[in-house]
Amino acid sequence: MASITSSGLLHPSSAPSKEEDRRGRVIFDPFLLQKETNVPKEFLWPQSERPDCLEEVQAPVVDLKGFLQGDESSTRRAAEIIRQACLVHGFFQVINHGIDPSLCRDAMRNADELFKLPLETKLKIQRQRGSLWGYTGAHADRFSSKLPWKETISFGYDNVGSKNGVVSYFVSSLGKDFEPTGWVYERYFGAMKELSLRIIDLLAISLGVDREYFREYFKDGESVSRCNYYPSCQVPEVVLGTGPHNDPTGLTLLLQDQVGGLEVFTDGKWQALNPQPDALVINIGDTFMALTNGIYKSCLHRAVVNSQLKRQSIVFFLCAKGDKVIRPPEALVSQENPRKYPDFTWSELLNFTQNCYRADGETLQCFAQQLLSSKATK
Ligand SMILES: C=C1C[C@]23C[C@H]1CC[C@H]2[C@]1(C)CCC[C@@](C)(C(=O)O)[C@H]1[C@@H]3C(=O)O
Ligand SMILES: O=C(O)CCC(=O)C(=O)O
Ligand SMILES: [Fe+2]
Repeated sequence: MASITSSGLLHPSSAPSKEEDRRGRVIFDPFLLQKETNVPKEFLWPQSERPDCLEEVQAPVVDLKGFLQGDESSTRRAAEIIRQACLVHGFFQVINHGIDPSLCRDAMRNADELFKLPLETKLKIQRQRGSLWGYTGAHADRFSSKLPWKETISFGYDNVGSKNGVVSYFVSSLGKDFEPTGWVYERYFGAMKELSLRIIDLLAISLGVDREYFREYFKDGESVSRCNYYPSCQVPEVVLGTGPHNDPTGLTLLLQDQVGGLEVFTDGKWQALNPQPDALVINIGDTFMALTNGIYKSCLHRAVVNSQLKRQSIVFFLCAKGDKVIRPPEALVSQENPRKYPDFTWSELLNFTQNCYRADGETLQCFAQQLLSSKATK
């Protein structure tokens, strides 16, 4: 039976080497951690990366109603607002997006209930090495420092291959009682997939390229869905809920509660992207930045925590079909704007983030360098 260390990091009592604990058996228990006066050293971030945010980012709010109804002038207006945001930091918000508010509430409530389950129940769906699926506490099984102050539950969403994969995941791993939970996420992520493809169309329009070009990359992809749970922290100024990173994926659709904590690095400083009721936060990821030949920017962002309230977000990461070669349309490549990134596939980039490199603000550059150097040695 494992023993609880003073820091709330669970180590097996018959601990093999310290390294083996870190590799697979260290567990983050916020219930215990929050009782500690200090924060364990594993969660401390360097002074230069600690929260210091004082301003609010101008992430434009796009009303999707007219576009979703096929109104051409609304579409042009929405495309132009999105274009201006994506040329700078790649973040914008959408309202009148058509996702049922009660479905959003159900998704948030179910996440709250999942994270309040006893630790041993959550460990029944503990993320396995090399997979994105399952529960993680602070990624303590993957990393040994700068641990994020969060728990996450992630799963894939595939509307092409394995039908109702989320429902079967919940039932097979947690039992029949969790079938309703599985259906909430099946419906929620299904709605997210549909909306994300419509926004991909709008991005194509904003770039003046064929609408089908980008859709072809994403319509058959297996997307990543993640529930983030950020417990309050007794010393919030020395930790981070999610460290600075660009999403390596295509397009991110984020539902957040009204607590606040998402920050975007733009204009040379960290700026808060404060919650807007009924809005979804959208940002483009590295894969989509590469598909635009760097014209649209995937942007550094992070999540901070606070000392009073827990915070939740539910993130849908639209991913390209794993084997499709990521290559921008010819219209976006020119002598003035030559190819910025080598050909790659999402499978290769995902594998890089899961098995070689902790995603941060330099992921795509490091990945591209590794690709080019491995090709040069062949
Ligand atoms: C493909 C992915 C890897 C991460 C989840 C999705 C998109 C965002 C990535 C992540 C959130 C970036 C910050 C670091 C990370 C390890 C995390 O804090 O969760 C990243 C995710 C992951 O590798 O699990
Ligand atoms: O929870 C948030 O506000 C941000 C989370 C995030 O950036 C991520 O999970 O990629
Ligand atoms: Fe992110």
